[in-house]
Amino acid sequence: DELCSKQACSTKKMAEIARDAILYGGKDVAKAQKAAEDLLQKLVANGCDEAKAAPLSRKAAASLNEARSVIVVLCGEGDGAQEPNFDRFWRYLKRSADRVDQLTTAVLDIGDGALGALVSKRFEELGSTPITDVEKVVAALKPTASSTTEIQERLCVLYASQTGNAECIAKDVKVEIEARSPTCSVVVKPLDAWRERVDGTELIGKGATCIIIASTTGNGDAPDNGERFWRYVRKRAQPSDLLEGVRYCVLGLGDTNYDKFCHVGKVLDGRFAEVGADRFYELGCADEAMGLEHAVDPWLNGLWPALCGLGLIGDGSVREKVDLGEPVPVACCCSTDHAGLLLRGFDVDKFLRENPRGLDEAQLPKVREASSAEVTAAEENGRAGAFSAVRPFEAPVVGASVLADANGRRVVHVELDLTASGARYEPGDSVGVRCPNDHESLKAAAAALGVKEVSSSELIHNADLSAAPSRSVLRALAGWCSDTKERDLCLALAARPAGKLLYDACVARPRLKAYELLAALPSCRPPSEAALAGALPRLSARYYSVASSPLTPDGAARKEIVSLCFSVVKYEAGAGTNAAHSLEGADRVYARKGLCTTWLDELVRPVLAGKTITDRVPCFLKPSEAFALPEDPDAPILMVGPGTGVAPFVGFLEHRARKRRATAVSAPPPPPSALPGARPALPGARPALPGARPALPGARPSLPGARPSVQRAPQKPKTTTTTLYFGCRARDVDWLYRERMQAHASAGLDLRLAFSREDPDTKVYVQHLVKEDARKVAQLLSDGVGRVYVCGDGANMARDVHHALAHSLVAAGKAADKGAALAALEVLKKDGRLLHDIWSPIDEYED
Ligand SMILES: Cc1cc2nc3c(=O)[nH]c(=O)nc-3n(C[C@H](O)[C@H](O)[C@H](O)COP(=O)(O)O)c2cc1C
Repeated sequence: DELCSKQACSTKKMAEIARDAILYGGKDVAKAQKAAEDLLQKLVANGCDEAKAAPLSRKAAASLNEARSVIVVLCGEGDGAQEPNFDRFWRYLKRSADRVDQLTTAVLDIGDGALGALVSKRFEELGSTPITDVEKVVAALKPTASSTTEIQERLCVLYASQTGNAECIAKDVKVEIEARSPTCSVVVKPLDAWRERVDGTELIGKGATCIIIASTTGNGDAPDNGERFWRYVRKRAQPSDLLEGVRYCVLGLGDTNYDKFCHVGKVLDGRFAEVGADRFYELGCADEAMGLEHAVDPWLNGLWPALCGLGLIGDGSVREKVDLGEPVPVACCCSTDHAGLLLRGFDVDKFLRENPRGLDEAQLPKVREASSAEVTAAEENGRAGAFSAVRPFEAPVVGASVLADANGRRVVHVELDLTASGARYEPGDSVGVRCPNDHESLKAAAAALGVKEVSSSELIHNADLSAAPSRSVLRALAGWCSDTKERDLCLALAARPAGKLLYDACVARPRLKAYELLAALPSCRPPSEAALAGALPRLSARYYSVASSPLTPDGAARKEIVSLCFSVVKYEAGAGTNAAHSLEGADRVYARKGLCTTWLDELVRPVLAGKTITDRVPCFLKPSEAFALPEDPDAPILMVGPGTGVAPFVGFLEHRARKRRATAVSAPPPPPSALPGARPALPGARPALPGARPALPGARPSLPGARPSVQRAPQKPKTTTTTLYFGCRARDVDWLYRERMQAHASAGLDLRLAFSREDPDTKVYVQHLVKEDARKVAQLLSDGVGRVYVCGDGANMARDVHHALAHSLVAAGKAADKGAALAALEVLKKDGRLLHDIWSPIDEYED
C-alpha cells in the first residue's frame, strides 16, 4: 500500500522504501507475495532489517535509479501486459531511459518464466548487474559491519616476513592460541592478504583482532609479502578512520646492526593507531643481533593475558607456570648422520611429572593442508618484469667462474640471462634466487612419508625442510608420531618455558634442520606431502647483489645478462654449549652448509668445466631505488665493500665505465707507469697503487706473468672521482675480481686494498684505510654531491666503517666532535648520500 499509493508520498520517501526492497507482482500476486515474504524473513535473519517487501508499482520503478539492490519476485503468465500488479511497473521500466548502473538485481520468476525474462533483459539494458544466486543477493543486501552493532570476533595473525622468522612466529602464535582455546579459529596469512575476506569482511576489517608480526628488510623496507599493505596503510590520503573497529598489536623483528631497527614494526604500530585502530597490547621489538627469542618470548608471555583480557582465549595458566627446575641430564640428541634422536639420559617420565601439562595433547595442531594461496604474489614491479618470488623466472646460466677457492672459502661468479623475463635491471639491484630443497632433505621427507620420492612441488620448492623446527613444526611432528616417546620428545622440545634448555641443546645450537629431526623420528609419518609442506615454514628466496652492468661494453645498448657472486657457505654449529647445563655431548660440532649457495655451486660446476647446462635458476629481480648510482658517471662516489660486499660495486664500476664510453666523456688514460699491483718502495709504506705487495724481504715471488714491481707511481691518474675500498685476507687468496679492479684502477679508479692476513703483525681492514684517508673522505662527505656506499657484513664492518667516516669528519675539521660527526652522517643518510646494503653475518649461515 505504501508503495502504490498516495501522491503525498515523496519520491525520496519512495526511494527509501524501494532501496533494498523485494518487489513482487504478477497475475498470482498472492503467491509472489508469499515468496517475497519468505525471502524477506531470510534477509532479516541475515541481519538485513532495512529491507522491505512491497508490490511492484510505477513509483517503485521510478526510484530504482536511487536503489542499491532489488529483488523482483514474479508469478505470472505470458507477457503480463494486462496484469495490474505488474503492468504499471513494466510500462515505466520499458520507457525509462534512466540508467541503473549502480543497481544489483535478482529476478525470481516462480510462474512460467516469461515475465522474469522480460524484466531481467530490461534491467540489464539499463545497466544493472544481475545476480542469479539469491544467496549472493542476500549477501549483497546484508548490511556492512559498520551499520550493525553486532560485530563478529575474528582473530588474525598477519606476518610480513622475508626470510621466514616472522612467519614461523606467526604460525606458533596460531598453534598456541588454538591450544589455549580449542574452539578458537585463527587465520594466519601474509600481511598482503589483508583484503581477503572471512565471513564477508576483510582480515584487517571492522571487528577483527589482528596480531601483526613484521620484520624489516633492505634499508628499513617491508618484506615482499607485506609490501603492498605497507604502501597502502601509509598513504597520506587515507582517512583517519580507515582501520576503525580493528584491534591490533605489533611485534617487530629487526636487527640493531641496521640503521632502521624494526622500522616496519614501529611504523605499523604508530600508523594503525593514527588511522583509528585500537592497540590492545604494546609494541614488541625483537633484535636478531641479541637473539630474537630474548624479546619474542616475553612479548608472547604478555600477549596471552592480553588476548585473555579481551575474552578471546582461555588463560592457559597451568602450562605457563611450569618450570624446568633442575637441569635435565640429556645426551645431546641430534646427529647429522641420522643415527637417531637418542634420548639417552633424558627422563621423559620425570619431565612429565615436573611439567604436568608441558606435553599437553591439546597442543597438537590440526593438520593444515598447504595452501599456495597463503603466499601472496609480491606486487609486480615494472622493472622486475612479470616475475616475483612466487612466480620466479627460470634463468639460463650463461657463464660462471671461481673467484676464490682457498682456505675453506670458495667464491663463485655466475651469469644469468634475464632477457626473456622482461626484467630490466640496474646496478644496485638484487636478484632473489628460489632454490629447491636439497636431495638429502627430500630423501628424508620421502622416507618419512613412506614414498619412493617426493612429488609435490609445494614440498620440493615452497616448504623449508632445512629450517630449524619451530614450535609449530615440533607440534605437527608430535601429532604424527605413533611412538609415544618420540611424540613426547617433540612436545617437550616445543614446551615453553619448560623445554627451552632442551631446545637450545638439541635444536638451536646444533642448528638442527627439520628434516634431520624427521629422519630421527622413525615413527613419525606425516599423512601427506601437502600436510608436511603445510606444517613447515616457507622456503624463502635468497638475495644476491647484481655484480654487472646491463649496458653492452660500448655502452650503446642493453643486454640483460646479470652477474652474481656468492661465497659457498660452510660453517660449524653446536660448539660452545655451557657445560654447566650438564648436557652430555653438547660440545659436539656439526658441519653445516648453506642451502642456496651449495645448490648454486653444484648447479654451475659443469659450466665451470666449459659445458652447457640445461638446468635453470629460478629467480626474480628485486629493484633497489635507493642503492643506485648517480646519473652522472663522473659524480664523485666512494664505495666500501670488503669480501662479497664488493659485488654491487663491480656492477657500479662496469656501468660507469660503459656509460662513459657511450657518452664519450671517458677519463684521460692513466700514465703508463701507474700499474695496479705495483710494490711500494718501502716496507710498511702505503702501496703507491692498488694491490701492491710490500717489498718485504722474503716476499712471495710474483705469479708467472705478473708485471714487474715498480716504485711509487710518479703521478696519479687525474680522475679519482671514484674510490673503492676493498678488503680480503690476502691478495693471492681471495682478492675477488682482481683483474677487473686493476683494469678500473688503470682507468682512474682510486682502489684502496686492505689485506687482513698478509702481515702477521698487522691486520688491515677497510675501516683503517678510510681513517687513513680522512681528508679525502671528509671532502667527499661534505662536498654536497658525493655519495658513499657501504656493502657487506653489517655486524662489524659496517659499524666500524661508520665510525671511521665520523672520525674522518672530525680529523679533517668538518665536525667539532664525534657526536656532531655522527649527526652529520645521519643527515647524509636522509639525503640519500650515505647508503648501506648490509647483511648480518647470520645470513652467512642461512643461505
Ligand atoms: C638484507 C637484510 C636487511 C635487513 N634490514 C634491516 C633493517 O633495515 N632494519 C632492521 O631492524 N632489521 C633488518 N634486518 C634484520 C631482519 O629484520 C631480521 O633478520 C629478521 O629476523 C628477519 O625476519 P624474517 O625472517 O621474518 O624476514 C635485515 C635483514 C636482512 C637479511
